[in-house]
Amino acid sequence: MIRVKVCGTTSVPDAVLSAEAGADALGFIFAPVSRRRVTAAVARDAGLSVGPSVARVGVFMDQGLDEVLRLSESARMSSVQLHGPLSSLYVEQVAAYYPVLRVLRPADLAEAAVWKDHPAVTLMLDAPAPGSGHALDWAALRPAFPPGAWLAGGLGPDNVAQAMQVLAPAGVDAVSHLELRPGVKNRDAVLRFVQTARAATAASYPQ
Ligand SMILES: O=C(O)c1ccccc1NCC(=O)[C@H](O)[C@H](O)COP(=O)(O)O
Repeated sequence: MIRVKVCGTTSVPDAVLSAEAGADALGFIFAPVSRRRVTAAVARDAGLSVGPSVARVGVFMDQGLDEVLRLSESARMSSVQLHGPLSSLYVEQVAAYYPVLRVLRPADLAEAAVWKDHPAVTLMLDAPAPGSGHALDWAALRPAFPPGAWLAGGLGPDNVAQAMQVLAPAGVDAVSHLELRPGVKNRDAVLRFVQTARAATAASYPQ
């Protein structure tokens, strides 16, 4: 079954909204460049306000190993999402502590082979500018889309079913098209995103 992640969670009410909508994972962005950046304290409170069945994903970009591990620990994250050009050693070191969503841009797809059989690393394909709301060219990506990878980049309630039909990702992730403004969720969009992804699972994937 498809895994659905709602990213850019910045408050307890938005965490509860996404969990009640049926999201499998909530993203908490610690990258300094983000307009949705949260502190460890806010992420911890929001993450702990939902049940343990909902994954709490700490999102990082170009940050040092110590910072990633320290923030993930103090915010009680259950997994870590890594953006940016990173060495394999760095990703391995994080994966020794947390399940990792390693984010690749289409131009970086050669790195996918490195993580093919790694038990703690799952790939996610995303647009070159994370959190920008820009969609990838799914048809162009199809021949090289790694089996078992997740998809992000410009997804929302109105296009997630089509993206799933083209690429059959193992998970989908979104933020921009689920917001009223950066860091504040649009209730209707979150509900429709999760429901549409669930319904599209039945249509796009072999049972
Ligand atoms: O969303 C951000 O502001 C952000 C900034 C820096 C690194 C990662 C960021 N977001 C990570 C995500 O997981 C987003 O959901 C993903 O990039 C898709 O974003 P969107 O295209 O806006 O749906």
